[in-house]
Amino acid sequence: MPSIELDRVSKSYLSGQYAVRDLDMVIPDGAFMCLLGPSGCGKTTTLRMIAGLEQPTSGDIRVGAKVLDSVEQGVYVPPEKRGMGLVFQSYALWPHMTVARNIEFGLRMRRVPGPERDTRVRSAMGMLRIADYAKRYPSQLSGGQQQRVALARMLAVDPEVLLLDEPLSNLDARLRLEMRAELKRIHQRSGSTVVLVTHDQLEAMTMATHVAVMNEGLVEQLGAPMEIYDRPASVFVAAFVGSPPMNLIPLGNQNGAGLGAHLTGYLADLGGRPPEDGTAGVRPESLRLAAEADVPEGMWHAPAEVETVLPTGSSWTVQLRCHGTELFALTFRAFDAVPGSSTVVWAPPADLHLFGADGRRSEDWDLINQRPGAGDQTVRTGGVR
Ligand SMILES: Nc1ncnc2c1ncn2[C@@H]1O[C@H](COP(=O)(O)OP(=O)(O)OP(=O)(O)O)[C@@H](O)[C@H]1O
Repeated sequence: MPSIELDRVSKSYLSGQYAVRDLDMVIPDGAFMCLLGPSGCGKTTTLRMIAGLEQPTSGDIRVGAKVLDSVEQGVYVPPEKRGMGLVFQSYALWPHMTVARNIEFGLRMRRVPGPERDTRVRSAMGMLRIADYAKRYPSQLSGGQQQRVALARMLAVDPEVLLLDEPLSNLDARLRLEMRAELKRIHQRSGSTVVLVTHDQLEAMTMATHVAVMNEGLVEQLGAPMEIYDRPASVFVAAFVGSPPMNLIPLGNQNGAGLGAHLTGYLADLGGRPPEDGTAGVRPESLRLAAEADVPEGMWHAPAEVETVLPTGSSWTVQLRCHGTELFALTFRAFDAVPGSSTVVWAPPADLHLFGADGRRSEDWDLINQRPGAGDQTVRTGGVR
């Protein structure tokens, strides 16, 4: 199937409220696109418009040259003629049909012959690990099991485009992890296009080939997961993607002569013009802790006090106070400093992100960071330091 294109798509309601505003998006054939964002940002509305369950109030939706929706041209193709499979949070299984019959239903509707139906139902149940429940009715299943039946029902039909709205939300942590891997495998094997709605950034980072981060009906950034992680386009994206979240520090004198002023001085020494009323960001895993004498030359560094250490078994999150500001550092080596002890926190300049007063990423600072020499200072150690 050619790529799905959304061209200045908006959806507003009578109240005047916009669920989605001027959305431009290309979902290439075979992509795994995650629509990621907080509750109410317009993800589900976008998915429902692609499915044909909602009509845009302006803009066009196309698949290649074929127009699915166009307010101007008066075109609207109904959901059943779009060749897309849908799974929503509310799975809408037929209550009077067994699991196997529910999965088979779509195949019957498409007049798939009996023997092939059986093979496809068995294969889908195997993939989603629900073969043991084949003869049960939906009311005899847990929410997570019902969710897997809904996924199996859709996969059995083998649509060219899968539209998934929080399809893993009812699963426990282990099953969710397994299903993420399974969905990723299914996508890689089938080559179909997947559009998945989630508010879980880990879900987006682990499965997607493309992520669209949405905020209040607008797309803040669209890119590959690592691009979004490494170069967040705005303070919103920086704060939303990553766990623990990026440390964000108001620059200049916004907080008196605190950490912001300290960072501004350092950036100015490097030849950067820190954006006025801007924000600096540094990921917890980019913050290193050391004795002052051990900090390599040229690094940003400042004295800090350890407040709390939160070990998880494989990593240590360290809460620090630095020039009056709270920072979080993440380390993968045992860290057992006692609360109240002094340390020095440091980071290579290439690991600092700068955003202007408008919240957008500062391209000027990125250019300075890309100058020969600036990048050499980065010591990327895969998280271990
Ligand atoms: N029928 C409607 N009438 C008025 N406003 C609506 C309607 N449907 C959705 N909205 C509003 O549009 C905005 C976007 O809703 P949408 O369901 O797309 O968000 P979402 O990002 O999917 O949220 P969630 O993750 O909570 O499902 C919300 O502010 C919502 O209140």
